[in-house]
Amino acid sequence: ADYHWPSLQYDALEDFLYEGQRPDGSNMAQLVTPCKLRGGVNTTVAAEWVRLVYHDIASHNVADGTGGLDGSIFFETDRVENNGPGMNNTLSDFSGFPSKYITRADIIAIATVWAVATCGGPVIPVQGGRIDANSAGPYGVPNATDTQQSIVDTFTHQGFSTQEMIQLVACGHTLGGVRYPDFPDIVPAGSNPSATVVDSFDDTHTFDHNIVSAYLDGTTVDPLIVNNASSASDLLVFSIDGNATMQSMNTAESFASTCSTVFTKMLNTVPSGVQLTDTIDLLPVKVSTSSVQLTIGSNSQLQFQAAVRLQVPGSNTKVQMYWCDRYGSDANCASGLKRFASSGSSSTVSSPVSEAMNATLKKYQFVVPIDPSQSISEFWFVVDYGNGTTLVADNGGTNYVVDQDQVLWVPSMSQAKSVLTGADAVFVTAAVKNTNTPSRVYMDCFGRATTNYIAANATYDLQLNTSIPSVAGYNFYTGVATFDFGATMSFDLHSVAENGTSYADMYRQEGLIGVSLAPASTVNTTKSSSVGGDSGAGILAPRWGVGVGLGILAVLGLSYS
Ligand code: HEM
Repeated sequence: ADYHWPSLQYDALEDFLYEGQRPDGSNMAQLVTPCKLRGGVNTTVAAEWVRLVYHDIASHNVADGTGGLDGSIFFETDRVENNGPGMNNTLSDFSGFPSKYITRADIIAIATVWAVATCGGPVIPVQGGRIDANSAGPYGVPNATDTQQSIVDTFTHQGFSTQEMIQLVACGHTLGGVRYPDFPDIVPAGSNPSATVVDSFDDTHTFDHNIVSAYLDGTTVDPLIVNNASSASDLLVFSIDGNATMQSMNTAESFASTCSTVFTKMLNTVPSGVQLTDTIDLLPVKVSTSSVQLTIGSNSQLQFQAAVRLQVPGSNTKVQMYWCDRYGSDANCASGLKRFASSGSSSTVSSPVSEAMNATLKKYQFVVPIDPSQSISEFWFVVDYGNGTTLVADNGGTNYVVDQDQVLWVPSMSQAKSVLTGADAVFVTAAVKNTNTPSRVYMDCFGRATTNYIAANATYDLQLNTSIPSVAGYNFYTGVATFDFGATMSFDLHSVAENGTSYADMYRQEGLIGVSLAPASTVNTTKSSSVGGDSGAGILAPRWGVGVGLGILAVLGLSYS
Protein backbone atom coordinates (compact mmCIF):
# COMPACT_ATOMS: atom_id res chain seq x y z
CA ALA A 1 0.00 0.00 0.00
CA ASP A 2 1.18 3.54 -0.72
CA TYR A 3 2.33 5.35 2.35
CA HIS A 4 0.29 8.29 3.58
CA TRP A 5 0.90 10.23 6.80
CA PRO A 6 -0.24 9.67 9.48
CA SER A 7 0.05 5.91 9.69
CA LEU A 8 0.79 5.47 13.37
CA GLN A 9 2.09 1.91 13.53
CA TYR A 10 4.21 2.20 10.39
CA ASP A 11 5.47 5.64 11.43
CA ALA A 12 6.62 4.29 14.80
CA LEU A 13 8.28 1.19 13.32
CA GLU A 14 10.02 3.18 10.59
CA ASP A 15 11.31 5.80 13.05
CA PHE A 16 12.73 3.12 15.30
CA LEU A 17 14.29 0.96 12.58
CA TYR A 18 16.09 3.81 10.83
CA GLU A 19 16.72 6.23 13.74
CA GLY A 20 17.60 3.67 16.40
CA GLN A 21 15.84 5.56 19.15
CA ARG A 22 12.59 6.31 20.93
CA PRO A 23 10.78 9.59 20.22
CA ASP A 24 12.37 11.08 23.35
CA GLY A 25 15.88 10.34 22.05
CA SER A 26 16.71 7.36 24.26
CA ASN A 27 18.80 5.24 21.93
CA MET A 28 18.76 1.44 21.72
CA ALA A 29 20.87 1.06 18.57
CA GLN A 30 23.86 2.61 20.33
CA LEU A 31 23.98 -0.37 22.68
CA VAL A 32 25.04 -2.63 19.80
CA THR A 33 26.84 -0.15 17.50
CA PRO A 34 29.53 -0.49 16.16
CA CYS A 35 29.48 -4.28 16.68
CA LYS A 36 30.31 -3.60 20.35
CA LEU A 37 31.89 -6.11 22.68
CA ARG A 38 29.80 -6.99 25.71
CA GLY A 39 31.51 -5.28 28.65
CA GLY A 40 34.99 -6.78 28.78
CA VAL A 41 33.93 -10.26 27.65
CA ASN A 42 35.07 -11.89 24.39
CA THR A 43 31.70 -11.70 22.69
CA THR A 44 29.50 -9.03 21.19
CA VAL A 45 26.20 -7.50 22.17
CA ALA A 46 25.08 -8.49 18.66
CA ALA A 47 25.81 -12.17 19.41
CA GLU A 48 23.71 -12.08 22.55
CA TRP A 49 20.83 -10.44 20.71
CA VAL A 50 20.93 -12.97 17.85
CA ARG A 51 21.02 -15.97 20.18
CA LEU A 52 17.95 -14.58 21.94
CA VAL A 53 15.85 -14.27 18.79
CA TYR A 54 16.40 -17.91 17.93
CA HIS A 55 15.51 -18.98 21.45
CA ASP A 56 12.26 -17.00 21.18
CA ILE A 57 11.19 -18.51 17.86
CA ALA A 58 12.26 -22.00 18.99
CA SER A 59 8.84 -22.42 20.60
CA HIS A 60 7.19 -22.50 17.16
CA ASN A 61 5.17 -25.56 16.27
CA VAL A 62 4.71 -25.53 12.51
CA ALA A 63 2.01 -28.22 12.72
CA ASP A 64 -0.47 -26.21 14.78
CA GLY A 65 0.85 -22.69 14.13
CA THR A 66 1.50 -21.86 17.78
CA GLY A 67 4.55 -20.10 19.20
CA GLY A 68 7.29 -18.33 17.29
CA LEU A 69 8.63 -14.79 17.57
CA ASP A 70 6.18 -13.57 20.21
CA GLY A 71 8.36 -12.23 23.02
CA SER A 72 7.62 -15.27 25.21
CA ILE A 73 11.38 -15.37 25.89
CA PHE A 74 10.84 -12.55 28.40
CA PHE A 75 9.16 -15.18 30.62
CA GLU A 76 11.60 -18.04 29.93
CA THR A 77 15.02 -16.93 31.15
CA ASP A 78 14.93 -19.23 34.19
CA ARG A 79 15.13 -22.25 31.87
CA VAL A 80 18.30 -24.28 31.48
CA GLU A 81 18.01 -23.91 27.68
CA ASN A 82 18.39 -20.14 28.18
CA ASN A 83 21.33 -20.19 30.55
CA GLY A 84 24.19 -17.74 30.31
CA PRO A 85 24.11 -14.02 31.13
CA GLY A 86 23.53 -13.10 27.45
CA MET A 87 19.78 -13.62 27.78
CA ASN A 88 19.23 -11.32 30.76
CA ASN A 89 21.67 -8.74 29.39
CA THR A 90 19.60 -8.66 26.21
CA LEU A 91 16.23 -8.41 27.94
CA SER A 92 17.53 -5.53 29.99
CA ASP A 93 18.80 -3.85 26.77
CA PHE A 94 15.33 -4.19 25.25
CA SER A 95 13.10 -3.53 28.25
CA GLY A 96 12.68 0.25 27.89
CA PHE A 97 11.78 0.28 24.20
CA PRO A 98 8.55 -1.63 23.48
CA SER A 99 5.78 0.90 22.93
CA LYS A 100 2.19 1.14 21.77
CA TYR A 101 2.99 0.32 18.14
CA ILE A 102 6.23 -1.64 18.59
CA THR A 103 5.71 -4.89 20.47
CA ARG A 104 8.41 -6.70 22.41
CA ALA A 105 8.53 -9.23 19.57
CA ASP A 106 9.03 -6.45 17.00
CA ILE A 107 11.83 -5.03 19.17
CA ILE A 108 13.54 -8.45 19.06
CA ALA A 109 13.15 -8.58 15.25
CA ILE A 110 14.49 -5.07 14.68
CA ALA A 111 17.34 -5.68 17.13
CA THR A 112 18.36 -8.75 15.10
CA VAL A 113 18.47 -6.69 11.92
CA TRP A 114 20.63 -4.04 13.62
CA ALA A 115 22.92 -6.68 15.15
CA VAL A 116 23.62 -8.29 11.79
CA ALA A 117 24.05 -4.95 9.99
CA THR A 118 26.39 -3.38 12.55
CA CYS A 119 28.69 -6.41 12.44
CA GLY A 120 29.07 -6.16 8.66
CA GLY A 121 26.29 -8.52 7.63
CA PRO A 122 23.49 -7.90 5.13
CA VAL A 123 20.62 -5.46 5.65
CA ILE A 124 17.76 -7.86 6.36
CA PRO A 125 14.32 -6.62 5.31
CA VAL A 126 11.97 -6.56 8.29
CA GLN A 127 8.24 -6.30 8.83
CA GLY A 128 6.38 -5.32 12.00
CA GLY A 129 3.10 -6.25 13.61
CA ARG A 130 4.14 -9.20 15.77
CA ILE A 131 1.90 -9.87 18.74
CA ASP A 132 3.33 -10.47 22.20
CA ALA A 133 2.69 -13.50 24.37
CA ASN A 134 2.01 -12.70 28.01
CA SER A 135 3.45 -15.93 29.38
CA ALA A 136 6.14 -18.51 28.69
CA GLY A 137 5.82 -20.79 25.66
CA PRO A 138 6.76 -24.46 25.31
CA TYR A 139 10.38 -25.67 25.51
CA GLY A 140 12.08 -26.11 22.16
CA VAL A 141 15.76 -25.09 22.02
CA PRO A 142 18.13 -27.88 20.96
CA ASN A 143 21.06 -28.87 23.20
CA ALA A 144 24.67 -29.26 22.14
CA THR A 145 24.53 -32.84 23.44
CA ASP A 146 21.48 -33.83 21.34
CA THR A 147 21.73 -36.53 18.68
CA GLN A 148 21.74 -35.53 15.03
CA GLN A 149 18.24 -36.96 14.57
CA SER A 150 16.90 -35.08 17.57
CA ILE A 151 18.36 -31.79 16.29
CA VAL A 152 16.81 -32.33 12.85
CA ASP A 153 13.45 -33.17 14.47
CA THR A 154 13.60 -29.98 16.55
CA PHE A 155 14.16 -27.79 13.49
CA THR A 156 11.47 -29.67 11.51
CA HIS A 157 9.04 -29.00 14.36
CA GLN A 158 9.92 -25.29 14.11
CA GLY A 159 9.27 -25.29 10.34
CA PHE A 160 12.83 -25.41 9.00
CA SER A 161 14.17 -27.89 6.44
CA THR A 162 17.51 -29.63 6.99
CA GLN A 163 19.15 -27.16 4.61
CA GLU A 164 17.63 -24.19 6.44
CA MET A 165 18.80 -25.69 9.74
CA ILE A 166 22.41 -25.73 8.50
CA GLN A 167 22.05 -22.17 7.19
CA LEU A 168 20.51 -20.90 10.43
CA VAL A 169 23.18 -22.44 12.64
CA ALA A 170 26.05 -21.24 10.41
CA CYS A 171 24.58 -17.72 10.19
CA GLY A 172 23.93 -17.61 13.95
CA HIS A 173 27.27 -19.04 14.95
CA THR A 174 29.27 -16.56 12.88
CA LEU A 175 28.74 -14.36 15.95
CA GLY A 176 29.81 -14.98 19.55
CA GLY A 177 30.81 -18.18 21.23
CA VAL A 178 30.32 -20.51 24.18
CA ARG A 179 30.93 -19.42 27.78
CA TYR A 180 32.60 -20.81 30.84
CA PRO A 181 31.17 -21.06 33.55
CA ASP A 182 27.79 -21.62 31.86
CA PHE A 183 28.97 -24.56 29.72
CA PRO A 184 31.84 -26.06 31.79
CA ASP A 185 31.68 -29.34 29.85
CA ILE A 186 32.44 -27.46 26.63
CA VAL A 187 34.62 -24.55 27.72
CA PRO A 188 37.19 -25.10 30.50
CA ALA A 189 37.99 -22.46 33.12
CA GLY A 190 40.85 -20.07 32.43
CA SER A 191 43.77 -19.38 34.74
CA ASN A 192 41.47 -17.27 36.90
CA PRO A 193 38.64 -19.72 37.65
CA SER A 194 36.16 -16.98 38.57
CA ALA A 195 36.56 -15.18 35.23
CA THR A 196 34.23 -15.67 32.26
CA VAL A 197 35.87 -17.35 29.27
CA VAL A 198 34.23 -17.20 25.84
CA ASP A 199 35.47 -19.62 23.17
CA SER A 200 34.50 -17.97 19.88
CA PHE A 201 32.83 -19.92 17.10
CA ASP A 202 35.25 -18.35 14.61
CA ASP A 203 38.21 -15.98 14.50
CA THR A 204 36.25 -12.78 13.90
CA HIS A 205 33.54 -10.84 15.71
CA THR A 206 32.02 -9.83 12.39
CA PHE A 207 29.06 -11.36 10.58
CA ASP A 208 31.11 -13.10 7.89
CA HIS A 209 31.60 -16.49 6.23
CA ASN A 210 34.71 -17.24 8.30
CA ILE A 211 32.60 -19.78 10.24
CA VAL A 212 32.05 -21.65 6.96
CA SER A 213 35.49 -21.38 5.37
CA ALA A 214 37.33 -22.43 8.54
CA TYR A 215 35.02 -25.44 8.89
CA LEU A 216 35.57 -26.49 5.28
CA ASP A 217 39.35 -26.04 5.30
CA GLY A 218 39.81 -27.83 8.63
CA THR A 219 41.01 -24.84 10.66
CA THR A 220 37.80 -24.32 12.64
CA VAL A 221 37.98 -23.25 16.28
CA ASP A 222 34.20 -23.73 16.81
CA PRO A 223 33.84 -25.09 20.38
CA LEU A 224 30.72 -27.00 19.28
CA ILE A 225 33.01 -28.94 16.91
CA VAL A 226 36.45 -29.17 18.45
CA ASN A 227 36.09 -28.96 22.24
CA ASN A 228 34.14 -32.02 23.34
CA ALA A 229 33.00 -34.85 21.07
CA SER A 230 29.80 -35.33 23.06
CA SER A 231 28.80 -31.66 22.52
CA ALA A 232 29.71 -31.36 18.85
CA SER A 233 26.30 -30.23 17.62
CA ASP A 234 27.73 -27.86 14.98
CA LEU A 235 29.63 -30.77 13.44
CA LEU A 236 26.45 -32.88 13.37
CA VAL A 237 24.54 -30.00 11.77
CA PHE A 238 27.14 -28.78 9.26
CA SER A 239 28.09 -32.24 7.96
CA ILE A 240 24.62 -33.79 7.62
CA ASP A 241 24.35 -33.31 3.83
CA GLY A 242 27.99 -34.07 3.05
CA ASN A 243 28.86 -30.35 3.44
CA ALA A 244 26.86 -29.38 0.33
CA THR A 245 25.06 -26.50 2.07
CA MET A 246 28.23 -25.26 3.77
CA GLN A 247 30.04 -25.29 0.41
CA SER A 248 27.24 -23.24 -1.15
CA MET A 249 27.76 -20.54 1.54
CA ASN A 250 31.54 -20.29 1.26
CA THR A 251 31.82 -16.82 -0.27
CA ALA A 252 31.07 -13.41 1.25
CA GLU A 253 28.20 -12.86 -1.20
CA SER A 254 26.53 -16.27 -0.91
CA PHE A 255 26.86 -16.21 2.88
CA ALA A 256 25.25 -12.75 3.10
CA SER A 257 22.39 -13.54 0.76
CA THR A 258 21.69 -16.97 2.29
CA CYS A 259 21.70 -15.53 5.81
CA SER A 260 19.43 -12.68 4.77
CA THR A 261 16.88 -15.13 3.36
CA VAL A 262 16.93 -17.60 6.22
CA PHE A 263 16.94 -14.88 8.91
CA THR A 264 13.95 -13.24 7.22
CA LYS A 265 12.15 -16.56 7.51
CA MET A 266 13.19 -16.82 11.16
CA LEU A 267 11.94 -13.30 11.96
CA ASN A 268 8.64 -14.05 10.23
CA THR A 269 8.12 -17.28 12.13
CA VAL A 270 5.13 -16.06 14.12
CA PRO A 271 1.98 -17.67 15.50
CA SER A 272 -0.59 -18.27 12.76
CA GLY A 273 -3.12 -15.47 12.60
CA VAL A 274 -0.53 -12.72 13.14
CA GLN A 275 -0.72 -10.25 10.26
CA LEU A 276 2.67 -8.69 9.60
CA THR A 277 2.93 -5.17 8.15
CA ASP A 278 4.55 -4.40 4.82
CA THR A 279 8.35 -4.45 4.83
CA ILE A 280 9.43 -1.32 6.69
CA ASP A 281 11.10 0.72 3.95
CA LEU A 282 12.95 3.96 4.55
CA LEU A 283 10.73 6.96 3.80
CA PRO A 284 12.73 9.69 2.03
CA VAL A 285 10.59 12.35 3.75
CA LYS A 286 9.31 11.54 7.21
CA VAL A 287 7.17 13.61 9.51
CA SER A 288 7.63 12.23 13.01
CA THR A 289 4.08 11.88 14.29
CA SER A 290 5.05 12.40 17.90
CA SER A 291 6.78 15.69 17.03
CA VAL A 292 3.62 17.29 15.62
CA GLN A 293 1.97 19.27 18.39
CA LEU A 294 -0.18 22.37 18.54
CA THR A 295 0.22 23.51 22.15
CA ILE A 296 0.71 26.30 24.63
CA GLY A 297 4.44 26.97 24.89
CA SER A 298 6.37 27.86 28.01
CA ASN A 299 5.90 31.53 26.96
CA SER A 300 2.10 31.04 27.46
CA GLN A 301 1.43 31.48 23.74
CA LEU A 302 -0.11 29.18 21.21
CA GLN A 303 2.62 27.50 19.18
CA PHE A 304 2.93 24.75 16.60
CA GLN A 305 5.77 22.23 16.58
CA ALA A 306 6.73 19.70 13.92
CA ALA A 307 9.85 17.89 12.72
CA VAL A 308 10.63 16.52 9.28
CA ARG A 309 13.37 13.99 8.58
CA LEU A 310 15.05 14.03 5.20
CA GLN A 311 17.65 12.01 3.43
CA VAL A 312 20.13 14.78 2.66
CA PRO A 313 22.92 14.62 0.12
CA GLY A 314 24.98 17.52 1.49
CA SER A 315 25.30 20.09 4.22
CA ASN A 316 23.68 22.95 2.26
CA THR A 317 20.11 21.72 2.60
CA LYS A 318 17.64 24.34 3.85
CA VAL A 319 14.12 23.50 4.88
CA GLN A 320 11.12 25.72 5.43
CA MET A 321 7.75 24.81 6.85
CA TYR A 322 4.65 26.35 5.30
CA TRP A 323 1.14 26.35 6.70
CA CYS A 324 -2.43 27.54 6.19
CA ASP A 325 -4.67 29.30 8.70
CA ARG A 326 -7.71 27.48 10.05
CA TYR A 327 -9.91 30.56 10.58
CA GLY A 328 -10.50 33.91 8.91
CA SER A 329 -10.25 35.16 5.35
CA ASP A 330 -7.08 33.14 4.69
CA ALA A 331 -8.46 29.87 6.08
CA ASN A 332 -7.06 26.82 4.27
CA CYS A 333 -4.96 29.21 2.17
CA ALA A 334 -8.14 30.05 0.24
CA SER A 335 -6.83 33.55 -0.48
CA GLY A 336 -3.48 32.14 -1.53
CA LEU A 337 -1.75 33.40 1.60
CA LYS A 338 0.64 30.98 3.26
CA ARG A 339 2.81 31.47 6.29
CA PHE A 340 6.30 30.02 6.53
CA ALA A 341 9.34 29.82 8.76
CA SER A 342 12.82 28.29 8.74
CA SER A 343 13.82 25.39 10.96
CA GLY A 344 15.08 26.30 14.41
CA SER A 345 17.49 23.39 14.75
CA SER A 346 18.49 20.17 13.05
CA SER A 347 20.12 16.95 14.13
CA THR A 348 21.46 13.84 12.45
CA VAL A 349 19.90 10.47 13.30
CA SER A 350 21.01 6.98 12.34
CA SER A 351 20.79 3.29 13.08
CA PRO A 352 22.96 0.38 11.91
CA VAL A 353 20.50 -0.09 9.04
CA SER A 354 20.51 3.50 7.78
CA GLU A 355 24.31 3.50 8.20
CA ALA A 356 24.68 0.27 6.21
CA MET A 357 22.49 1.83 3.50
CA ASN A 358 24.70 4.96 3.52
CA ALA A 359 21.60 7.04 4.15
CA THR A 360 22.36 10.35 5.89
CA LEU A 361 19.23 11.28 7.80
CA LYS A 362 18.69 14.75 9.18
CA LYS A 363 15.78 15.95 11.27
CA TYR A 364 14.67 19.58 11.01
CA GLN A 365 12.72 20.94 13.95
CA PHE A 366 10.17 23.76 13.71
CA VAL A 367 8.55 25.72 16.52
CA VAL A 368 6.40 28.63 15.34
CA PRO A 369 4.03 31.05 17.10
CA ILE A 370 0.39 30.77 16.04
CA ASP A 371 -2.22 33.51 16.38
CA PRO A 372 -5.21 31.78 18.03
CA SER A 373 -7.66 33.71 15.85
CA GLN A 374 -5.95 32.23 12.77
CA SER A 375 -4.83 28.84 14.16
CA ILE A 376 -3.47 26.25 11.68
CA SER A 377 -5.18 23.75 9.41
CA GLU A 378 -2.36 22.06 7.50
CA PHE A 379 1.38 22.27 6.87
CA TRP A 380 4.04 21.11 4.44
CA PHE A 381 7.73 21.63 3.73
CA VAL A 382 9.84 23.10 0.95
CA VAL A 383 13.33 21.65 0.76
CA ASP A 384 16.17 23.43 -1.00
CA TYR A 385 18.99 20.91 -1.34
CA GLY A 386 21.48 23.67 -2.16
CA ASN A 387 22.44 21.99 -5.42
CA GLY A 388 19.73 23.45 -7.63
CA THR A 389 17.13 20.87 -6.57
CA THR A 390 14.06 21.80 -4.55
CA LEU A 391 11.31 19.56 -3.28
CA VAL A 392 7.80 20.34 -2.06
CA ALA A 393 7.14 17.69 0.60
CA ASP A 394 3.35 17.75 0.84
CA ASN A 395 2.35 14.22 1.86
CA GLY A 396 1.59 13.10 -1.66
CA GLY A 397 -0.38 16.24 -2.45
CA THR A 398 -2.69 16.34 0.57
CA ASN A 399 -0.38 18.32 2.88
CA TYR A 400 -0.08 17.28 6.53
CA VAL A 401 -3.41 17.99 8.19
CA VAL A 402 -3.77 19.33 11.72
CA ASP A 403 -7.13 17.82 12.45
CA GLN A 404 -8.33 19.97 15.36
CA ASP A 405 -7.36 22.74 17.77
CA GLN A 406 -10.01 22.14 20.46
CA VAL A 407 -8.04 19.91 22.86
CA LEU A 408 -4.26 20.15 23.03
CA TRP A 409 -1.71 18.46 25.19
CA VAL A 410 0.57 20.95 26.98
CA PRO A 411 3.89 19.23 27.67
CA SER A 412 5.38 22.43 29.12
CA MET A 413 2.79 22.27 31.95
CA SER A 414 2.92 18.49 32.41
CA GLN A 415 5.28 16.59 34.67
CA ALA A 416 6.55 13.09 35.26
CA LYS A 417 5.85 13.00 38.99
CA SER A 418 8.53 10.43 39.70
CA VAL A 419 11.01 13.23 39.07
CA LEU A 420 9.59 15.07 42.07
CA THR A 421 8.30 12.47 44.46
CA GLY A 422 9.60 9.06 43.49
CA ALA A 423 6.00 7.93 42.95
CA ASP A 424 5.26 6.59 39.48
CA ALA A 425 2.70 9.02 38.15
CA VAL A 426 2.34 11.49 35.32
CA PHE A 427 0.66 14.85 35.76
CA VAL A 428 -0.97 15.86 32.47
CA THR A 429 -2.26 19.29 31.49
CA ALA A 430 -4.64 19.80 28.58
CA ALA A 431 -5.68 23.09 26.99
CA VAL A 432 -9.33 23.14 25.92
CA LYS A 433 -10.71 25.92 23.75
CA ASN A 434 -13.02 28.08 25.87
CA THR A 435 -15.66 28.38 23.17
CA ASN A 436 -16.53 24.81 24.09
CA THR A 437 -17.42 23.80 27.61
CA PRO A 438 -16.57 20.12 27.57
CA SER A 439 -18.77 17.62 29.36
CA ARG A 440 -15.71 15.44 29.82
CA VAL A 441 -11.95 15.62 29.31
CA TYR A 442 -10.05 12.37 29.69
CA MET A 443 -6.93 10.50 28.62
CA ASP A 444 -6.53 6.90 27.48
CA CYS A 445 -3.05 5.87 28.66
CA PHE A 446 -1.02 2.96 27.34
CA GLY A 447 2.28 1.38 28.32
CA ARG A 448 4.18 -1.66 27.05
CA ALA A 449 7.57 -1.13 28.70
CA THR A 450 6.14 -2.22 32.04
CA THR A 451 8.14 -4.00 34.73
CA ASN A 452 6.09 -7.21 34.41
CA TYR A 453 6.25 -7.08 30.56
CA ILE A 454 2.44 -7.01 30.28
CA ALA A 455 0.93 -4.18 28.24
CA ALA A 456 -1.28 -1.91 30.36
CA ASN A 457 -3.95 0.65 29.63
CA ALA A 458 -6.24 2.80 31.77
CA THR A 459 -8.40 5.91 31.43
CA TYR A 460 -8.15 8.97 33.70
CA ASP A 461 -10.38 12.04 33.79
CA LEU A 462 -8.98 15.57 33.79
CA GLN A 463 -10.72 18.39 35.71
CA LEU A 464 -10.94 22.10 34.99
CA ASN A 465 -8.05 23.66 36.91
CA THR A 466 -8.91 27.29 37.63
CA SER A 467 -5.60 27.88 39.38
CA ILE A 468 -4.04 28.05 35.92
CA PRO A 469 -5.17 31.30 34.23
CA SER A 470 -6.65 30.96 30.74
CA VAL A 471 -4.38 31.99 27.88
CA ALA A 472 -4.86 32.35 24.14
CA GLY A 473 -8.53 31.40 24.45
CA TYR A 474 -7.83 28.10 26.22
CA ASN A 475 -8.80 26.82 29.68
CA PHE A 476 -6.66 24.23 31.40
CA TYR A 477 -7.66 20.79 32.60
CA THR A 478 -5.36 18.62 34.66
CA GLY A 479 -5.26 14.98 35.71
CA VAL A 480 -2.85 12.35 36.96
CA ALA A 481 -2.09 8.93 35.48
CA THR A 482 -1.30 6.99 38.64
CA PHE A 483 -0.23 3.63 37.20
CA ASP A 484 3.41 2.99 36.25
CA PHE A 485 3.06 2.57 32.49
CA GLY A 486 6.84 2.43 32.01
CA ALA A 487 9.32 4.43 29.96
CA THR A 488 7.28 4.65 26.75
CA MET A 489 3.91 5.71 28.13
CA SER A 490 1.69 7.29 25.50
CA PHE A 491 -1.85 8.64 25.69
CA ASP A 492 -4.74 9.90 23.62
CA LEU A 493 -6.28 13.05 25.05
CA HIS A 494 -10.03 13.45 24.48
CA SER A 495 -12.51 16.23 25.03
CA VAL A 496 -16.24 15.76 24.56
CA ALA A 497 -18.05 19.05 23.88
CA GLU A 498 -21.50 19.75 25.36
CA ASN A 499 -23.08 19.14 21.96
CA GLY A 500 -21.53 15.67 21.96
CA THR A 501 -18.75 16.32 19.45
CA SER A 502 -15.49 14.59 20.38
CA TYR A 503 -12.01 15.91 19.76
CA ALA A 504 -8.75 14.11 20.31
CA ASP A 505 -5.04 14.86 20.48
CA MET A 506 -3.74 11.41 19.58
CA TYR A 507 -0.64 9.39 20.50
CA ARG A 508 1.12 11.84 22.79
CA GLN A 509 4.37 10.73 24.41
CA GLU A 510 5.12 11.19 28.08
CA GLY A 511 8.82 11.06 27.14
CA LEU A 512 8.57 14.46 25.45
CA ILE A 513 7.90 16.23 28.75
CA GLY A 514 10.82 18.52 29.48
CA VAL A 515 12.32 18.38 25.97
CA SER A 516 13.17 21.97 25.03
CA LEU A 517 13.00 23.09 21.42
CA ALA A 518 14.56 26.02 19.58
CA PRO A 519 11.86 28.43 18.39
CA ALA A 520 11.74 29.91 14.89
CA SER A 521 13.08 33.45 14.63
CA THR A 522 10.52 34.91 12.26
CA VAL A 523 7.29 33.96 10.52
CA ASN A 524 6.77 35.25 6.98
CA THR A 525 3.90 35.20 4.53
CA THR A 526 3.80 34.67 0.79
CA LYS A 527 1.27 34.36 -2.00
CA SER A 528 3.74 32.62 -4.30
CA SER A 529 2.22 29.60 -6.02
CA SER A 530 5.56 27.84 -6.46
CA VAL A 531 5.81 26.73 -2.83
CA GLY A 532 2.86 24.33 -2.78
CA GLY A 533 -0.21 24.76 -0.67
CA ASP A 534 -3.73 25.39 -1.77
CA SER A 535 -3.39 28.48 -3.94
CA GLY A 536 -3.25 26.35 -7.10
CA ALA A 537 -4.38 27.98 -10.31
CA GLY A 538 -8.11 27.43 -10.32
CA ILE A 539 -8.16 23.68 -9.78
CA LEU A 540 -11.34 23.04 -7.85
CA ALA A 541 -11.17 19.35 -7.07
CA PRO A 542 -12.27 18.64 -3.50
CA ARG A 543 -9.61 17.06 -1.36
CA TRP A 544 -10.01 15.10 1.82
CA GLY A 545 -7.46 15.76 4.51
CA VAL A 546 -7.42 12.87 6.92
CA GLY A 547 -5.99 13.64 10.31
CA VAL A 548 -4.68 11.66 13.23
CA GLY A 549 -8.09 11.56 14.87
CA LEU A 550 -9.67 9.71 11.98
CA GLY A 551 -10.87 6.76 13.99
CA ILE A 552 -12.83 8.98 16.31
CA LEU A 553 -13.83 11.87 14.18
CA ALA A 554 -14.63 10.35 10.83
CA VAL A 555 -13.25 12.64 8.16
CA LEU A 556 -11.91 16.02 9.12
CA GLY A 557 -10.28 19.01 7.57
CA LEU A 558 -12.10 19.07 4.26
CA SER A 559 -10.66 21.82 2.14
CA TYR A 560 -10.43 22.76 -1.51
CA SER A 561 -7.48 23.22 -3.75
C1 HEM B 1 21.63 -27.14 17.02
C2 HEM B 1 21.24 -25.93 17.32
C3 HEM B 1 21.99 -25.05 18.28
C4 HEM B 1 22.70 -25.37 19.39
C5 HEM B 1 22.87 -26.73 20.00
C6 HEM B 1 23.27 -24.15 19.90
C7 HEM B 1 24.05 -24.06 21.03
C8 HEM B 1 24.65 -22.93 21.50
C9 HEM B 1 25.42 -22.82 22.71
C10 HEM B 1 25.68 -23.94 23.69
C11 HEM B 1 25.85 -21.54 22.82
C12 HEM B 1 26.65 -20.90 23.95
C13 HEM B 1 25.80 -19.90 24.72
C14 HEM B 1 26.52 -19.19 25.82
O1 HEM B 1 27.58 -19.65 26.24
O2 HEM B 1 26.01 -18.14 26.30
C15 HEM B 1 25.38 -20.86 21.67
C16 HEM B 1 25.66 -19.53 21.39
C17 HEM B 1 25.10 -18.86 20.35
N1 HEM B 1 24.12 -19.31 19.48
FE1 HEM B 1 23.56 -21.21 19.24
N2 HEM B 1 22.91 -23.12 19.09
C18 HEM B 1 22.12 -23.61 18.09
C19 HEM B 1 21.52 -22.90 17.09
C20 HEM B 1 21.59 -21.54 16.95
C21 HEM B 1 20.86 -20.77 15.97
C22 HEM B 1 19.88 -21.33 14.96
C23 HEM B 1 21.22 -19.47 16.16
C24 HEM B 1 20.75 -18.24 15.42
C25 HEM B 1 20.22 -18.21 14.26
C26 HEM B 1 22.19 -19.44 17.22
C27 HEM B 1 22.86 -18.31 17.65
C28 HEM B 1 23.81 -18.30 18.64
C29 HEM B 1 24.63 -17.14 18.93
C30 HEM B 1 24.65 -15.81 18.19
C31 HEM B 1 25.44 -17.50 20.01
C32 HEM B 1 26.51 -16.65 20.69
C33 HEM B 1 25.97 -16.00 21.94
C34 HEM B 1 27.00 -15.17 22.67
O3 HEM B 1 28.16 -15.12 22.27
O4 HEM B 1 26.62 -14.58 23.70
N3 HEM B 1 22.38 -20.70 17.69
N4 HEM B 1 24.65 -21.71 20.87
